Parts: sequence; structure tokens; C-alpha cells
Amino acid sequence: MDALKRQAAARALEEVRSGMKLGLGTGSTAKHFVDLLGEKVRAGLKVVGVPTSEATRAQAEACGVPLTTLDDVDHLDLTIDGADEINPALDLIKGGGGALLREKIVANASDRMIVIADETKWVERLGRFPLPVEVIPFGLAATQRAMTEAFAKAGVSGQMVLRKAGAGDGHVFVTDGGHWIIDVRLGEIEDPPRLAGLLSAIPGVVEHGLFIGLGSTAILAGAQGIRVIQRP
Ligand SMILES: O=C[C@H](O)[C@H](O)[C@H](O)COP(=O)(O)O
Repeated sequence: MDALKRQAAARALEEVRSGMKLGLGTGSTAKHFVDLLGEKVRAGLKVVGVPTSEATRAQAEACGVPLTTLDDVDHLDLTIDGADEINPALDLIKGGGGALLREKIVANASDRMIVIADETKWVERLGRFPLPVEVIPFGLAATQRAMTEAFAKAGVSGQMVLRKAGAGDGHVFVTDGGHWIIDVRLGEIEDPPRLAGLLSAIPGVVEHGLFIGLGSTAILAGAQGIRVIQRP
């Protein structure tokens, strides 16, 4: 699986040109991309990147990829990032690694977003992967009640699970922005854009993992080779 992720990352690197301002994604697939980009930079490629997490920032710095911020550039040419699920409209579920907020800000500031993944991320309908929803700790119960109403309006339901940190000591997972994440296994989401709008309207929801209309191209690596899919 890791070899497939690297293949998708290598194919995405072919889209990078000297002088580009890049959004750098987060996760195990994006990590391959940053690694390969670092090799190119050390060989003379001139790019700057905006990392979507502190983890990616640290990796990019270690690889020698020059970094900037969205305050210092007026737009990004291209963002390359992974995903937890991708449907044929190139709508995505993201945030399995907890980086969805910065990832969405960066993708939205980009002219194009290339999604890199192994074939297992491709689904007819989004929703098998638990949807991450980033919330403000204040008023959590009220936010969850509003989320339940939003799910009902969108015709879905699922148990809400407050994400815990990986250490197994019971501590709540805290995002780079200081927020919490609620994961909700919804099953098939009939209308992802509608659910996205309903969740975005809830005051305690900072952001959610539905990326609608942001993915331009998906590069999927599987046993049969690489598929490049453009947003319809
Ligand atoms: O917050 C994490 C990101 O949205 C990742 O891009 C996503 O979870 C996919 O990660 P991976 O490439 O490790 O499957």
C-alpha cells in the first residue's frame, strides 16, 4: 500500500513546475510527496510551499523545501494532498489525520488541488469513513445537538465519537488550531454538498471534513497502474 501511495505522489510531482507556490498536504500519502519534492529541490527545483500542519512543516523543513505563509503570497498554484475517501465528483472526506482545517484553507487558496491516494480511497458514495468534524470545546453538547439536527435534515445519522490522542491515555486529540474533533460514521451520504452546508452553519463547528468542489484532479495508484481522473 505504501508503494502505491508513493507512486501516486511521484505522478503528482510531474505536475510541479519551477516557480510554483505549492500547498503541501498532510498524512502518509502527502508525506511521500514532500519527501520526493525535497529531492527535486535539492537538485535545483525552485518552489515554495505552505504546509497544512505542523507535522508537514517539520518534514518540509527537514527536507529543505522552502516555506512561506498564506499571508505572504496572494494565491497558491497547486496543492497536493491525500484523502480518506474520493467520489466520482471528486468530493472528498478528509481529516483522518486531524489536519482538515488548515488543509481546507490551503486548498481553497489554490488554483488547483491534486488528490493523491491508493485505489482503496475511491468510493461511489462518501460516508464509509467516519466524517471528522472539528469543533470548539466550549458548548460541546449544544454543538452536538445541532449536528444531530443537521444530520437528520440531510437524511443521515451516526454515533458521534470524540477523537482521543494516539497515546491511549484517554487524552482528547487536540488539532493544530487547538480544537477537538468529533468523528461520525454516517454510512452513505446521499447529498454531500447539502450536509456540508448544514454543518458549516453551526456556530461551534469550526470546519468539517467534506471537501466539496475543491479537488481538481485525483491520481489513484492501484495494482493495475495509475488512473488520473479530472473533476467532471
Ligand atoms: O488530516 C489528514 C488528511 O486529511 C489526510 O490527507 C487524510 O487523512 C489521508 O491520509 P493518508 O494519506 O495517511 O491516508
